Amino acid sequence: MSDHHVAITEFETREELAQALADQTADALRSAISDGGAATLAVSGGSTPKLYFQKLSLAELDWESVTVTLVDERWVPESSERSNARLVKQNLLQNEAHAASFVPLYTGAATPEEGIHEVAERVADMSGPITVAILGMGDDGHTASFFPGGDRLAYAIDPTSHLLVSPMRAEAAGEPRITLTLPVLLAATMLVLHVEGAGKKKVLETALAGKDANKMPIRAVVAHAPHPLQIVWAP
Ligand SMILES: O=C(O)[C@H](O)[C@@H](O)[C@H](O)[C@H](O)COP(=O)(O)O
Repeated sequence: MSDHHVAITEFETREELAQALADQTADALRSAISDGGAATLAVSGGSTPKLYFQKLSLAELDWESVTVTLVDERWVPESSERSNARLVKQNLLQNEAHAASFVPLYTGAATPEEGIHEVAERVADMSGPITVAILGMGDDGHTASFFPGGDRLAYAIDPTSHLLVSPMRAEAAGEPRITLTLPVLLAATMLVLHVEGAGKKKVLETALAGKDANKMPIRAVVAHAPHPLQIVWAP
């Protein structure tokens, strides 16, 4: 897989990938804290990042200066098995990382459209650009909650948008979603796409071979990333 917009690192095992990505994340958080006194980490949900979360939770750094938030969220309370906040609290905000602050994207409003202003304020209040943003990718080429056919996909992946967050409804999304927008993700100091398995590698190859971001929204991240998008993969 080669494309001048991406830099792909393939690891032998998922264990090795998780440890390397956790180490790289911890280093980036430490530098942001030493440079500006604070750091922000935005992570994706789903099944892929669990081992990475567990490894990162053990990193020794000034977690009290770190704000953790989500790249996107299903519009459900933390009591739901589908909640990304629940996944992060159970796997990342443990051990050393327990001391970090967490900014949820779910507000308790009936819909993300009703909660959007509160969420936008929460994101706006986080200090400066995101230090580290970790993306996943679905088998349909979605990332964050940029789903093909999403009702607000055009707004969410518009690189010139001033919106920080967007609601999103799409057939493949399950619940209504809330997602950081593309410009917010592209502004991250460290932006990494974390994918695993042979199937996702094929999806990635298809994504990199085409241009239509409406069909495979991960393409919008690749196309507009200010420098080659870092991708980490393990079998
Ligand atoms: O809320 C979510 O579901 C994620 O943010 C989403 O974008 C995820 O990264 C992909 O769907 C991959 O999910 P898996 O890791 O489970 O394959």
